[in-house]
Amino acid sequence: MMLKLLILDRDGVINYDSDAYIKSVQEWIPLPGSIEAIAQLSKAGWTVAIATNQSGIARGYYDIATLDAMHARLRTLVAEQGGEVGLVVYCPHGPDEGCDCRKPKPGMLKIIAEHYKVPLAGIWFVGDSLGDLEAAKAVDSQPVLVKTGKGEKTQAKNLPVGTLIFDDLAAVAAELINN
Ligand SMILES: O=P(O)(O)OC[C@@H](O)[C@H]1O[C@@H](OP(=O)(O)O)[C@@H](O)[C@@H](O)[C@@H]1O
Ligand SMILES: [Mg+2]
Ligand SMILES: [Zn+2]
Repeated sequence: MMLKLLILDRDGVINYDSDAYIKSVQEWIPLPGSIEAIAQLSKAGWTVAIATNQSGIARGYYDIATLDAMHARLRTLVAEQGGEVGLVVYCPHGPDEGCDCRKPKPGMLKIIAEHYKVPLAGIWFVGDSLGDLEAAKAVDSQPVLVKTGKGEKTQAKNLPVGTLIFDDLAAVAAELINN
């Protein structure tokens, strides 16, 4: 049976985002219902992975240890709800470094798919930025926009054909769990 894999963007989907970047564990604050949504998905048999741009590393706003501490916090909160978080992949590079992993490039999605040995076609990738949706489209995954974070602003842009739109991660989880 094929693995039920869901890939999430982080800032603006799982936690509040900020134009000043999320620079510390203290600034990393889950959006309402997001931890519960991940836990419910996990308990329903979904593997929840994360693909996140973290140019704040290249910009010197925070270091890898701080980023890891944010993700440890996420894992602890989800575990407290009986769920677990799968592979977390981040792009630490700046926009001008020409890496293969920074969204809208699909490099992080490919890393996740390779890790779990599943094809990316049709896999839902949930994001709040146009780059998230374009990364999904580039590898024939399903672009899913949530209206949290930068999502409402993104919704006004020219979205990839077939983009699904939900209010928030809780609504995405309800759709996947109940259908
Ligand atoms: O949404 P994900 O991919 O999880 O993370 C986004 C963050 O890395 C930051 O990405 C930055 O974009 P630039 O990297 O400066 O273009 C800005 O949009 C920040 O507001 C945002 O916090
Ligand atoms: Mg985001
Ligand atoms: Zn990168």
